[in-house]
Amino acid sequence: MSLLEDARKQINEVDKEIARLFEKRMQAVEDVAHYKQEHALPVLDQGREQEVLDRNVNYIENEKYKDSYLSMMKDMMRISRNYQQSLLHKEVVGYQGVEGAFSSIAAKHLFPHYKKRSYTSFEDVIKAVISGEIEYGVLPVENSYSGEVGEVIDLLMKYEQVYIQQIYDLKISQNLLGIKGAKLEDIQQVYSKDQAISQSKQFLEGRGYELISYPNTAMAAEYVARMQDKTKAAIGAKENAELYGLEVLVENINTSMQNTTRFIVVGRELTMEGNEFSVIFSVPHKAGTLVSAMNIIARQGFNMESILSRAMKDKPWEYYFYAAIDGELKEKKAQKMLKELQDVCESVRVAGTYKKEGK
Ligand SMILES: O=C(O)C(=O)C[C@]1(C(=O)O)C=C[C@@H](O)C=C1
Repeated sequence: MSLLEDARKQINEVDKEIARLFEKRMQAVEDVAHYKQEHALPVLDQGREQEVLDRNVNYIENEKYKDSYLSMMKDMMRISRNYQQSLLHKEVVGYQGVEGAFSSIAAKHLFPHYKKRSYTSFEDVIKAVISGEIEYGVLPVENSYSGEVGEVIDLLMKYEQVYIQQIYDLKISQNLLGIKGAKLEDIQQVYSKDQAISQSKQFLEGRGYELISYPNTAMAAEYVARMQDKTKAAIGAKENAELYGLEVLVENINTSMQNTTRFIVVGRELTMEGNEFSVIFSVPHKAGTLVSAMNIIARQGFNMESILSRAMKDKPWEYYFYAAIDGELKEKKAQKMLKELQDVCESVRVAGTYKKEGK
């Protein structure tokens, strides 16, 4: 037996033992998670982690392995924490913004039985999905009026650990909301987010209202509800009326009834089911490279639903592309296409696959 074969045989045996012990450790971790849930304790216990590291590193006899061992143990405890989070926070969905904002409405429609958690930024939502703090994140990617939400697309490029699993189109309807008992003729001041005010321009014109800008529609509704003043109204979704105990004075005051925001649901797994998939790729900064990539997609018979170019944050004047492609990712020709793309692109990643309605 060669030295290599001999060493690999030993590695196989050790790995087998490690796998068995890993499973045993994770079972104990599961018990810890349940205990912590019952006693409302946080998953992270830095003191305990330090104790584990300090004690266990002494079991390593050879000094030169100590650092590597410590980093392996740190990874092991990070995995353990993520696993505990995923057990404790099952059925929690996150969104950016305050309750009542359109992202929270989309989250409610998509996951009626899940607990909802709000985050201050899109990036925080994605990080919470990655860490297992929440199962899914609901994020806006495109609005039929204002176009793509570039920040979210950039985050899909940045964080390769999350995948789009669903898309959802939410029709944005703006309504005039007042306190109980208020009548349309009472209104003098109208509060809302700038976009909602401009979308309702036609309705507002000539009414002489004082228009007051607020960071978002939910906050405007909350303010009007708190003031209990019949002369104040907010522009927002019907869900905001319900949430803050307001009444809908006039329905659908937005000028275009076609205003729709597309949301994505991101999770930790790349599911293979869907009739559309998204690919994020970048090509070398040379003539003809984008054409070669597009030709590969076309040659395999795929239709591109849309393609966006976005600036690379760390490389001035270079771009990456986000393409939505009609078809099933699990098809052989899709896998072939991705393989061929890898040859001409600098980077290629499937951002997810999902079911697109009406196809
Ligand atoms: O002992 C605990 O409290 C655990 O949750 C287990 C564990 C570990 O995997 O060793 C994981 C997370 C904590 O931060 C500390 C230790």
